[in-house]
Amino acid sequence: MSGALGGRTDYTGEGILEQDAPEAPLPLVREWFDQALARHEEHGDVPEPAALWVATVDTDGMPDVRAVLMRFLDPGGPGFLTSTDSAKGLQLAANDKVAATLTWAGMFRAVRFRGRAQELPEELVEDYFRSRPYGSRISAHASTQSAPVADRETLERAYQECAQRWPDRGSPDDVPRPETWGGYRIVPERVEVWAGRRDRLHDRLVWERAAQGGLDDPAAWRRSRIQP
Ligand SMILES: Cc1cc2nc3c(=O)[nH]c(=O)nc-3n(C[C@H](O)[C@H](O)[C@H](O)COP(=O)(O)O)c2cc1C
Repeated sequence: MSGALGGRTDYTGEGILEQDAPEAPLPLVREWFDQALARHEEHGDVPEPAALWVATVDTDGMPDVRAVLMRFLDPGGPGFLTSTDSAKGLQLAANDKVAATLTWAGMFRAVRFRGRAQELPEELVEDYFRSRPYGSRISAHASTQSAPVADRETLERAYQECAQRWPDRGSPDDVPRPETWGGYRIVPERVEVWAGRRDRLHDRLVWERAAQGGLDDPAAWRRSRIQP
């Protein structure tokens, strides 16, 4: 095989030097996320800046990965919402080890997290569910995420039945939250930032957990550089 799929782009990002990097990862990850959002709004070349690719393993140790939307990023770690009886939910129930990445290829930047998943408390999940559009709340009832379904028609019929059962009255209380609709926080043990630079001589800084504490707590993290 010769050449590279999609051609060869020299990554000309700004990079990241130790003197500019925080002692704990959160300020930099937040700054990059905010810049990705701004870039998406201004130039449109960073689609879905909140797309968080989450990797889990099944009971055979087989990895699995999918995109979700990062719904928050705070000192406890990033979090997302999903069905707790989906494939990922069942995998996390059996093994809470998780890895995730935010990758903004258009900016030559990526952040990687490795750690454990923690199910979100019900009050928080309830608030998120109520904030969803009516149609999304109905779909959460009509679909058992990751389970087989005969065809599209069956799915749409299930949607219509649920919509009849819980009609749209324009209120967040119209549709109750299915018990299996929940979410997870990723509590990181390790965070890496990657900045693509010229000649593939990229920057990679890693924070490894040294003690209990939030992603913004310098005492909780030991920072180092790894080779590109
Ligand atoms: C950009 C993007 C965002 C997504 N956001 C979510 C999400 O927030 N929650 C979710 O459950 N699935 C989301 N999905 C669908 C998942 O990728 C996946 O199909 C679904 O969660 C089922 O995964 P599983 O079978 O591994 O559990 C998203 C997909 C894409 C492409």
